Amino acid sequence: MTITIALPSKGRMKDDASAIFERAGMPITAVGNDRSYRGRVEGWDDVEVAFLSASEISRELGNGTVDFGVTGEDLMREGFAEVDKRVEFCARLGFGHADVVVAVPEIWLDVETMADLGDVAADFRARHSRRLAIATKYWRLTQQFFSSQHGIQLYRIVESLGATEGAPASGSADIIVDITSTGSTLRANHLKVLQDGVILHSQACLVRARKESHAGEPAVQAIIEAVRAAL
Ligand SMILES: Nc1ncnc2c1ncn2[C@@H]1O[C@H](COP(=O)(O)OP(=O)(O)OP(=O)(O)O)[C@@H](O)[C@H]1O
Ligand SMILES: O=P(O)(O)OC[C@H]1O[C@H](OP(=O)(O)OP(=O)(O)O)[C@H](O)[C@@H]1O
Repeated sequence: MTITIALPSKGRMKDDASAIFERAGMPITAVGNDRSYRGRVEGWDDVEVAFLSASEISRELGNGTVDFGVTGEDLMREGFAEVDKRVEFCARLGFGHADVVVAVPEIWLDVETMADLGDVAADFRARHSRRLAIATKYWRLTQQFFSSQHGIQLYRIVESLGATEGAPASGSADIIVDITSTGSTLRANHLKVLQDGVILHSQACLVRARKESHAGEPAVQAIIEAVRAAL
């Protein structure tokens, strides 16, 4: 059986992902030239590498069109409901750290927790004749966190495709849900994270698509063990 591993072709995770495989004794080489989107692993003839973007990798893992992939936990959990039934998170790789957080304007002095925000959301319509608007590209994580975990139902999601942190200042939303790593983008936009507003601590993971064909396949276990040993 040929096993396909999807690795980041660009972006912030690319170099760290290939370094982990190198340390795992699975050096990756591009097939053809450097810009090729296919690779192989020296000494592992049954393994093929597909170079894709981190968001494509999460989609292919969830659909089972690749066997393994390196991508952010946030992208997997946002992309698929009941993601743990579709995939196994085999290892946290120690890079690509980012928190998915709820952030509100710093000048909302009396809003420090999700309970405070729930009170604001409940009063919002009476005060402003509309629902509290949340800018985010993390629809699923936002709905789970607000509605299921915190029982907050009165809000509206405004889809953001970039520069989410600018939405409150520009007036297109009241608050945001986005990722933060150093916190500098939030600070620059005068936003603060709520005390209990961290939805997910994300990092890059080795993820396996759950497939029947993996049962009893020694190479599948060997890949997981090699990567874990490299951490
Ligand atoms: N400071 C950061 N900003 C954005 N993403 C980060 C940051 N730190 C870590 N990450 C993680 O990197 C991943 C996204 O990586 P990247 O932006 O390279 O992928 P992508 O979404 O596929 O790219 P593109 O949007 O260009 O198609 C997510 O899992 C995210 O959590
Ligand atoms: O907490 P910080 O260190 O400031 O990082 C957080 C910011 O970094 C990302 O933007 P970036 O423009 O890097 O990437 P993107 O194109 O994936 O949004 C992310 O969308 C945040 O805006």
